[in-house]
Amino acid sequence: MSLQLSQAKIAFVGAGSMAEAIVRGLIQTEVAQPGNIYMMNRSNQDRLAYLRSEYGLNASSDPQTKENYLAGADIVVLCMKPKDVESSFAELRSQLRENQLLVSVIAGLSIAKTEALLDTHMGIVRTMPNTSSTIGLGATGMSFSSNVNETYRGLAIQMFEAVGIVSVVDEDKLEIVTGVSGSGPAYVYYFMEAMTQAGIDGGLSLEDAKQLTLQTVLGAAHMVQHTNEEPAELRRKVTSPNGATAAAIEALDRFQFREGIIQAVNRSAERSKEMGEQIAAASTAGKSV
Ligand SMILES: NC(=O)C1=CN([C@@H]2O[C@H](COP(=O)(O)OP(=O)(O)OC[C@H]3O[C@@H](n4cnc5c(N)ncnc54)[C@H](OP(=O)(O)O)[C@@H]3O)[C@@H](O)[C@H]2O)C=CC1
Ligand SMILES: O=C(O)[C@@H]1CCC=N1
Repeated sequence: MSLQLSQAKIAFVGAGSMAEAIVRGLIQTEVAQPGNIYMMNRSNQDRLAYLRSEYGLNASSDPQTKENYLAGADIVVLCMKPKDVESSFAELRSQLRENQLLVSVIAGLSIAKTEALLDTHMGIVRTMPNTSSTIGLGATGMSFSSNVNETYRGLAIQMFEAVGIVSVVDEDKLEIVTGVSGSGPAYVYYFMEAMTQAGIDGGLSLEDAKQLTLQTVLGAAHMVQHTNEEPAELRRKVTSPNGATAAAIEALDRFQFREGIIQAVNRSAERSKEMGEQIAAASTAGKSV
């Protein structure tokens, strides 16, 4: 019988925000058992203690324990920052097996560079998730190396579908996925910060400004999801001719809101590519990113 996700041992190299977002989602949806999850970091003991007590999973930064975690894993998930790739890959290189599945969430690092840096031919799934995976509302872009078999392909999709939606895309589209949905939550939070601030500046209490902003964003997202209408059409329905919203949209246009968002998405995509290229260059030259 082929491996089931509920039975798979999943080792996370890196125990920061993104690793926790995925793990929390997997545990809350009961797609994975805490006892089958192994989290590793470099040194932060408080973080490991928190993860153990919050989720009941295995967590360590001890070199021998980490080696044991990796040896027993079916799936290894790379969750370190680009700047730490070089040092962590140096340790990992001799500890991975060709029959394990490698999943990477590292922005910008291509499958070919991951293979070259780790000197491996194991199946690699390159992903770009986002932090909303924490509550099962993540949006993940995913690409596979040609040697990922059907079982592992299914497991990787199942793993990220447990924490949200998955779009399988050609690998050269993962940078723009980073711009749209990887970094995307930050644009929405920034928008919410500004809207709340304007409410407070206009005399609302902090609590009212926060609640009204949150419900507005939630309601608008649900409207797009449930009405099947395009955002442009929904916007038109809010915008009475010569009314308050029309005046607000004119102000946004004066500040090039639309162009600003498009620039932001494209800069995130470009920066992601740059980071991937810097990892490869730094690893070749032996210096950190
Ligand atoms: N945050 C996000 O929204 C998203 C992030 N990503 C990608 O996820 C990756 C991780 O980002 P994020 O979770 O935000 O980063 P964090 O800084 O929150 O976490 C990084 C983790 O890596 C650990 N680490 C560093 N070096 C090693 C090592 N040699 N061996 C084992 N663990 C190590 C750190 O341990 P210690 O604390 O002990 O140093 C820490 O636990 C990045 O590559 C990023 O591109 C992708 C999509 C979205
Ligand atoms: O900021 C970053 O580089 C990562 C990738 C997408 C979200 N966070």
